[in-house]
Amino acid sequence: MEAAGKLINGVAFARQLRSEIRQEAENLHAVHGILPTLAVVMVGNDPASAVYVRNKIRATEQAGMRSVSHHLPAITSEAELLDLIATLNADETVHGILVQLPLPAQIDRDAVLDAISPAKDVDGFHIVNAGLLAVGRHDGFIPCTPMGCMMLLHSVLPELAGLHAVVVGCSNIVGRPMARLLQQAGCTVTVTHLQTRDVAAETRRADIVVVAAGHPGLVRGDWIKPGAVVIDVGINRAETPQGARIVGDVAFDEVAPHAAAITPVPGGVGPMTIACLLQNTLRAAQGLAG
Ligand SMILES: Nc1nc(=O)c2c([nH]1)NC[C@@H]1CN(c3ccc(C(=O)N[C@@H](CCC(=O)O)C(=O)O)cc3)C=[N+]21
Repeated sequence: MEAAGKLINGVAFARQLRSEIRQEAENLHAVHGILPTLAVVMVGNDPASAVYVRNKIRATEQAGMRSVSHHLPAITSEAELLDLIATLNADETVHGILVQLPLPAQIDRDAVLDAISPAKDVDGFHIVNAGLLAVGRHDGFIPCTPMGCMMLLHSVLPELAGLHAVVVGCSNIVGRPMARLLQQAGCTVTVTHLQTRDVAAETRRADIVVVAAGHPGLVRGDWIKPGAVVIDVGINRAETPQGARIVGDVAFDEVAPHAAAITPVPGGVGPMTIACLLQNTLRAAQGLAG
């Protein structure tokens, strides 16, 4: 079956969004003298994190914004990291702060995320921003990956109200905020998790399936109702005879023939995550512009 027409092109969508953000960023700089600035903090030497951090810094600069990066050694204590965050919170030239996850074991992730000023929390992970989203308020920061998924969904389904959405995975970073956004768009939402008895029975009923489980190839062809829209958030490294590749949580070749539309990995949700980070950084800087 022809897959090209149903492929949701996250690269093209993100490119367009980034060019709009760049115009707004340049305008903010020209009119208000504010150069939107993102501080990226990385602790330790996880090679995958290093690649993501480099990509975020490059995207920030391409969008006409400034980035400052802080790379701390793997042995950094929680107190030292909290000190850096306090400095960045107080720095008026810094509008957004991102602490790359995962953090080393000696550091309590939630303590660090909750130390970031909510007004600079461009990841949307602070408990205040999570709470604002949970109660349906629109004045907080929304996590970048779920925000990007919603944009891709709207591009193929202009009206989401009344549809049944199933979110596979309930992390604080993707699954939970994704479910809130879908519900607020009028979907009836089911969230599956490790204790769900029959995940496939849930996804088979769905008009929209969003998969953020961190399990390569989890979703098979017979898990999907014909005509459903499938969003694959998974980013997994797989060793193949051709070398290392990035694969999603969806068995793409099996699922694509049934789906009305589907995101590829790579080239789907990932590029949107970065574009939405830039959007949140711009918003943080605009907040200061009054
Ligand atoms: N505080 C924090 N915020 C994050 O947003 C965050 C984080 N920590 N830790 C790690 C994850 C991972 N993440 C990705 C973003 C973009 C791509 C991306 O653009 N992927 C491309 C290329 C993938 C490749 O080829 O390497 C794609 O899917 O097409 C992937 C992964 C953000 N994360």
